[in-house]
Amino acid sequence: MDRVFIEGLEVDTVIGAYDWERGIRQCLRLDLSFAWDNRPAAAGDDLTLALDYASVSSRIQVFAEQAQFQLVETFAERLAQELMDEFKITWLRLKVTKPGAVPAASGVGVEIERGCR
Ligand SMILES: Nc1nc2c(c(=O)[nH]1)N=C([C@H](O)[C@@H](O)CO)CN2
Repeated sequence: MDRVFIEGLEVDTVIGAYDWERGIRQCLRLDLSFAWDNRPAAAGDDLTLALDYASVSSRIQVFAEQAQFQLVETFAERLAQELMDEFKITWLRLKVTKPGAVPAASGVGVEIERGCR
């Protein structure tokens, strides 16, 4: 199956389990890959048949603006469900990195796969 991907998408959101994190916004870095049959879009050179990575990125930004989760696990799970429902995506891989969370690490977070390829 073909893929469409979005790498290094940075979003601001309320995220964190500690009290000091509930009143601030922090950056998350997202890497996503989606199963998508790219042949129809390519055959017609037609964006309406493609999984539009710009539209998906905009939807993710709106989701992050409104989200207020404690765990990156919850952020990842809810976002995955939203994207699969809205864009009719059958499979995705989503990596959520919280860059500043562990100072000695360049990033920590979670990676999930949902759906069937
Ligand atoms: N598996 C997780 N571990 C931790 C999380 C998390 O979301 N998932 N969150 C925190 C704190 O919010 C931390 O990021 C603050 O720096 C700790 N561990």
